[in-house]
Amino acid sequence: RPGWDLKGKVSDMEVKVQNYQSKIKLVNLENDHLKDSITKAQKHKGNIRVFCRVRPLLTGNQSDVLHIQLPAHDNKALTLAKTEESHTGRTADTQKSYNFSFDRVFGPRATQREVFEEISLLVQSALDGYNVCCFAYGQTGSGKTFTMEGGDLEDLWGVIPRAVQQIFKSAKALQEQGWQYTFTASFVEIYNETLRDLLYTGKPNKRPEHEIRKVSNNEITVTNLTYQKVNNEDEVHNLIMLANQNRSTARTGMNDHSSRSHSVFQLDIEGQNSDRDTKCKSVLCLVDLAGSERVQKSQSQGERFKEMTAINSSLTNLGIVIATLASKESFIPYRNSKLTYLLQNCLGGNSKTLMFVNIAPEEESFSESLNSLRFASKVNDCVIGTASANRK
Ligand SMILES: Nc1ncnc2c1ncn2[C@@H]1O[C@H](COP(=O)(O)OP(=O)(O)OP(=O)(O)O)[C@@H](O)[C@H]1O
Repeated sequence: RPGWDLKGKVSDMEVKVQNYQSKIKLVNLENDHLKDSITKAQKHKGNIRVFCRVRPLLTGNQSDVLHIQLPAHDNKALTLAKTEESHTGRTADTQKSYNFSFDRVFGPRATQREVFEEISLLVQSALDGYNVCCFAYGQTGSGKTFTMEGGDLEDLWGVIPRAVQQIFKSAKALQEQGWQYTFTASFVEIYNETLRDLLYTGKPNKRPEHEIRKVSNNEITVTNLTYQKVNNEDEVHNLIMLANQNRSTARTGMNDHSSRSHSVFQLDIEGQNSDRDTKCKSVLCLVDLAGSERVQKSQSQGERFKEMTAINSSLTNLGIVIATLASKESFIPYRNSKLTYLLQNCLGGNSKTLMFVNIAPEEESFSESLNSLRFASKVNDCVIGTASANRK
């Protein structure tokens, strides 16, 4: 029966067409996904990226934070708003708003895992030979240490333990492709423009002095510093615990436990792939900066005043170095502060840099938050070359 046969053939063909159509859909979807990943990866190249994180209120209701507005459908924007009373009483109060936008804004409910997910690609690129630097900037108590180090429970781990975990996991996976890595950790504190070895285990009165030295174009070293070879995550965690015991903290009028120093955790990574005759070398630098608040506010005197001045000056220098890099000037004033001198390989055009600007949600922190966001905006405007991997 030719009619039946024809009908059968047509419906077979229709099924085939449908199958092809759904395959095309799938391929298109995969293509889009791929394009997305490529764009994301490209965005990772070169430029300094800035993420803002708003700490939750430590007591009370989060909805009380009226002066910080985070638009529901835009995770890159943040507005600080303030009602200014009329001085004369003759005009109405005015509402002042300050709008900011960053590569990403995390609200008070963002978890440590969500935050790390956004930077894991960056951390990963350290294994590919890119120098990577991530630092946290903000006033005392705004959540820098929480962001970088976090709590003891795994859910509360901050950037440093998560980055270390990821690095060792990925290095293990890359072994299958012939890669062998060696890791060397160091942890240094800059306090009043003086370096202290946070991995020092000798007698307290025998602490050596340290100098920063530029060994080659791409290598900075600190004299007498402990450079500890590490083979796994646990060994690094033990070093971090030792560093925490060693870290100096001081009392100020604002926060009893505030850290008055910058702490720089550094993991030197060297990779070798004998199958492909390739080598790579990089540095992963994770920095918890000292509080950025201005001197007058913390009722500081004497030693405290000296500390605050040193902190302010090194943070200002950090801003100047980033701006000078962005304006492509030939002379970059790295040596103006110990912090920028130490970090110079991670801040230059050959590396990937991420800055967290941490914000406290209390209304009395309004002007410090505004200051921090303005500093971060300037950094965000800087476009510093394209990163390139240190591979041979
Ligand atoms: N996202 C967060 N979720 C819950 N608690 C947080 C968060 N961020 C910060 N905290 C808590 O807020 C307090 C202050 O945070 P943290 O110590 O990290 O501030 P800091 O900016 O490092 O201050 P300092 O300059 O003194 O080192 C801590 O008790 C911390 O556990």
